[in-house]
Amino acid sequence: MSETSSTTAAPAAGTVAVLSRLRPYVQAALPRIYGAMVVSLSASVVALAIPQVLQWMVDGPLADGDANQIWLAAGIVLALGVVEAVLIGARRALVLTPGTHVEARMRNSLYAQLQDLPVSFHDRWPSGQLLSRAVSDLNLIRRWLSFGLVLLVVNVLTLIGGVIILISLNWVLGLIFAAAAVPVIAYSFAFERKYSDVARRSQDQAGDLATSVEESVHGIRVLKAFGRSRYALKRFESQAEQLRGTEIEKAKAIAGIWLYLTLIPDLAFGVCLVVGVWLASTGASSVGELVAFFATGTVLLFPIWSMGYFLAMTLDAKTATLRFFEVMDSVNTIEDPASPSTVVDGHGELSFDDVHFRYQDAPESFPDLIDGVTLTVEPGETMALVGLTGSGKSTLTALTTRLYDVTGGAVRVDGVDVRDLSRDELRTRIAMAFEEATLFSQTVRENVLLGRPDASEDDLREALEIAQASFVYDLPLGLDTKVGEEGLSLSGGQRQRLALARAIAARPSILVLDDPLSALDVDTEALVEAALRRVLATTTALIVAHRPSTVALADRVALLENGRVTAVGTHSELLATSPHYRFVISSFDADERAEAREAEERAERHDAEERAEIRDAELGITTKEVAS
Ligand SMILES: Nc1ncnc2c1ncn2[C@@H]1O[C@H](COP(=O)(O)OP(=O)(O)OP(=O)(O)O)[C@@H](O)[C@H]1O
Repeated sequence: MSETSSTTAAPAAGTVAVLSRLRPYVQAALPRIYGAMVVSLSASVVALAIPQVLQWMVDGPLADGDANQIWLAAGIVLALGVVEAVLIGARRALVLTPGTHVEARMRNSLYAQLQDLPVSFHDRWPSGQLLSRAVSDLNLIRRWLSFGLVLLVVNVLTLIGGVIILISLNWVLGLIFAAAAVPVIAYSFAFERKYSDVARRSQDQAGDLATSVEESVHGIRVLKAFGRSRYALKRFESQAEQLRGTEIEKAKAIAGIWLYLTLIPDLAFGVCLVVGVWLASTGASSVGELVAFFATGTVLLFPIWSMGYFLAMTLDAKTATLRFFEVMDSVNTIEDPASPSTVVDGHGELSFDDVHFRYQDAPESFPDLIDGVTLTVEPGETMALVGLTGSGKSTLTALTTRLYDVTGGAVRVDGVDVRDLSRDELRTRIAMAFEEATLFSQTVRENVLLGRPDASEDDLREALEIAQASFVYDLPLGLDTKVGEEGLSLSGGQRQRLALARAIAARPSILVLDDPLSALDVDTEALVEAALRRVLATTTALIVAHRPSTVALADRVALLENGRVTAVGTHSELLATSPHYRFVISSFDADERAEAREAEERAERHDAEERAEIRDAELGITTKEVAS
């Protein structure tokens, strides 16, 4: 189940309560935002003053035929128009930057939180959902802060001020106009409920769409190799269609409130016009008063019409804020202890003491995946961890660096529970290399020195040498060549060797290697193993092994079976005493044979393709010759 479907059901909180959670991020920008409100409100006051001048002009100079005064009134109206334009410009200048600062601050906090949250959080959250929160949701909040919030507040105040002026100009007409607000406000409440729901759906669906794009780009080779691009496109199209439908629902909701916001004031205006003309005909109102009334009403039309837009923007910002805080409120279950212990005089002993572990989403009826593992890897010893696929080997290694926390028992480094060490200390003592080697869009040097940026050039060279990664010196810019997603593409084996070099360069006292040689050919693996033996002579190592050659590296082997270590000994001891070990090792052989068969088939396919290409080329030449 994706995390979104569970988060959609978040309890409905008031819009103001939700948006006020932005306060810590907005605090520094508040002076400019308040300044923009004041300036914008001044522009509204100036706009509302123009009808007053018009009233004076119609009832005074125009009625008296005083040309000088008419010119004076026209000059004042022009000057007020210029002042209003300058104030609007000032408002724009004031709101230009604060939103961007808030957005940057929130994005940095979100990134820091994502780095801090445990792997179990990332297991549950699709990447597109996180991406859409970090990009489009924060973008919505910035636009609302710079534009929506200021104009919403100013428009409401302008409307209140405008209605007071209308009532003071003519209370009968003013009250007719004000009465129109009642159905509009009632409709706004219904709109808020409806729009909040559809805005949430749209933002979640946009996140799901981002996940699909991310997955299909990431897995483009698999999709192409299996000829599933068309299927992926169909799935994407149906998701995009769903989002389009939701966006149309949103647009319809906005159109609905817009209809109310234009129709009702226009109707009120029409009624005011009829009543106003009648009042003027009876002498109860002057022509100037009517001109001022309708000019003021016209000034109020934009704030009324735009209210639907700003209301929708505010609700979008509310949803974006809710989605942002869903990540920020996620509790980090793997934190540093209040007063961390430290390993004094450690030699690199790694021990598992009745360790239990189960994944959060494991069915209750299932036993613990790690169901009481007790094992000690002595300082300087190399222990291979062997077991059937899915027996929990990777999971057990992940407990050493607290990628997950044990659910029972303890993992200890030199006698200290890993949960009592600061995460920084723990991760300098233990370095890991995984089967799936991840490289970042950085230079080779930065990738290898990820765990120890201050390592010397000699250490870097040595780590590359041990991991048989000297190929990096032949890259276009050597160690300064950018690799990873945005850089040079490397083969699976090359990536694994760099990831291994990264673990070695960190110079930990304990190395945990989760099948890091699986993508290497037999010859390179033998070279890496020979070099690794030198490092492993002084370093404690726990190595997940899937090949007999990796097992051969180890001093002892631990057999993981049904969540427990059921046998520990040398390879030959276990071969002699454990039927399950013999079974696991024979499955290795079967795997290797399958791999070799696959490699052979690949080579045959390649040859056949080459032959076909040559034949096609020859055929092409012959056809051309015939044609000519
Ligand atoms: N993040 C996760 N969330 C839930 N279950 C998981 C997670 N990772 C692994 N599992 C489950 O835990 C079990 C053990 O997985 P693990 O990767 O530790 O096995 P393994 O022995 O390393 O397998 P292999 O030899 O195939 O690499 C599997 O059944 C797997 O489905």
